[in-house]
Amino acid sequence: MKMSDYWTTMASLVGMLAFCQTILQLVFPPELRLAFIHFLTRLRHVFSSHIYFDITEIDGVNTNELYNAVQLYLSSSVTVNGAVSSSNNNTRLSLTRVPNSSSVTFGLSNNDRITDVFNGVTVLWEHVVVQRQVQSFSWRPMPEEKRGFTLQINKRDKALVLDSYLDYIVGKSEEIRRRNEERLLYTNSRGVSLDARSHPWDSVRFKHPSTFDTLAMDPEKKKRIMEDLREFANGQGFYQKTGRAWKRGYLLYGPPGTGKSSLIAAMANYLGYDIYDLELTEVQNNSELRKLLMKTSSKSIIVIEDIDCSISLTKRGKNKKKNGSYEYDPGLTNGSGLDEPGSSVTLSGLLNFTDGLWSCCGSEKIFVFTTNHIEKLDSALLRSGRMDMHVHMGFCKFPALKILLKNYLRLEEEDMDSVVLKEMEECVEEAEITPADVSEVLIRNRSDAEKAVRELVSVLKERVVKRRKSVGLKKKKEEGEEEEEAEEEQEKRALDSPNKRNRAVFGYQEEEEEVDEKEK
Ligand SMILES: Nc1ncnc2c1ncn2[C@@H]1O[C@H](COP(=O)(O)OP(=O)(O)OP(=O)(O)O)[C@@H](O)[C@H]1O
Ligand SMILES: [Mg+2]
Repeated sequence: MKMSDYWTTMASLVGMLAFCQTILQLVFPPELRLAFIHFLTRLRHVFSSHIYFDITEIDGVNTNELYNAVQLYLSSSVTVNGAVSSSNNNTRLSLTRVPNSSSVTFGLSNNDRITDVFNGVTVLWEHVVVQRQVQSFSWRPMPEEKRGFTLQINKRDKALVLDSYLDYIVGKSEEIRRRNEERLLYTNSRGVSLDARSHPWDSVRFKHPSTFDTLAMDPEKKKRIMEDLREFANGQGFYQKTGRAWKRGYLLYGPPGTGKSSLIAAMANYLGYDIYDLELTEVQNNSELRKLLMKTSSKSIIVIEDIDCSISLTKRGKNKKKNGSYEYDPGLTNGSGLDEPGSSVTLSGLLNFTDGLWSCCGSEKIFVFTTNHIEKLDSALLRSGRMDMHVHMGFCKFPALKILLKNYLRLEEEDMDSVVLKEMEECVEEAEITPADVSEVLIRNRSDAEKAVRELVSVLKERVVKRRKSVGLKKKKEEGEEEEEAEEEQEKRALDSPNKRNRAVFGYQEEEEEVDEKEK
């Protein structure tokens, strides 16, 4: 068949269809027409190998949560440049931004289609939008357009896919929603008594830029923490099965400026959790602590910074028993009991709060304590079940240094002079420099990478020299003390020999006798 004949046949077919459609519109009333179309669609479905599920935006008078979940979920499979991750080549996307969020989500335009693959099964989504019939008066006017998604699945895949696929979509959409929304930072330190406040927590938008990518720390350790957090967030079933409260405690310890607070921000951004910054010194007593906790939401991180100075947890109160032995009374702190100045939150109050007792107030909570002095903390606080993961944030090591050079100066390892890199690698550990101090040097010279690197190398070398000197001095002092001790030891030993001891004793007596003689 020639091309021209082909096009003529097509044109006449389309003409025929349009003619039928006009007749239909002229002859049949809209209701009949709609019924007829429905009948044809049903007929088509009976013979088709697919099954269709309609998910309308408004279900009766309520918003259909599943519609929103599907919309969010499908938006995550649509990338920024408009091409979807699956085979279709959507050219039109809808853009939306939810209130209180700085991110834009992409969605399917009207009557557009997208395929998705779940557990190896390909499904087809269509975004169906039709004009709503003219509506009678209603207190809750319905939107002009009737929107919905139609899910097309192969009949043989229905059992395999339907329930698990929809559950997966709802879970995923929850995660996307949380990630898109702003984090909130709640604080209790407003200096007003809890009763006088309507809500015990104050909240502000939390936009800390720290992420696990920007965090300079040992990559292995970073990976372990991220896996641990992921496992926790996905662990609802595990915690239910094991009958444990769905909570997890992290203790971050190390010198100032090593990234403890930055790690907390990175955890919140990674999980999409809000942060409750609990200032214990503002909490009057245990019952107030309990009230504060009852008002925290799930999917949150409850932070107590510098726990060693928040409340005196160094020594627990001791009660002397009749028989002279001691027993610990966690209700007391520091031996002085409840009359501690300021907060009278006690160790037991804190232990309960991190334990099952109070953590049943809402689940999926992470507790993070930070300290510069782990040695000061009471072992009761450190056991697993309370502080499940102890993370040491230490001085900068070479892998962390490279992350900082990349973050601040956009310098990759291969961009740098190997000699300079070698110098840095050799002295960074001995220099005992914190990432905060390294960041300071790099920020100061961020417009001139060469100068920044030069200055960093000289700072590292200076610190090494200073450290060697102080180590040397310390050694000398120790040696000095050792010599003194040795001399004392020698004297003592000499004294311990019988004749020397007697002479010494008698010597005294002789002296005493002389004095006595004189006095006579
Ligand atoms: N490991 C790190 N990775 C990236 N930046 C860091 C790191 N440690 C510190 N910094 C930088 O130093 C600054 C202070 O860090 P941060 O507040 O996290 O330290 P910290 O350990 O909480 O200190 P402190 O014990 O005094 O509270 C941060 O703003 C951050 O830019
Ligand atoms: Mg800090």
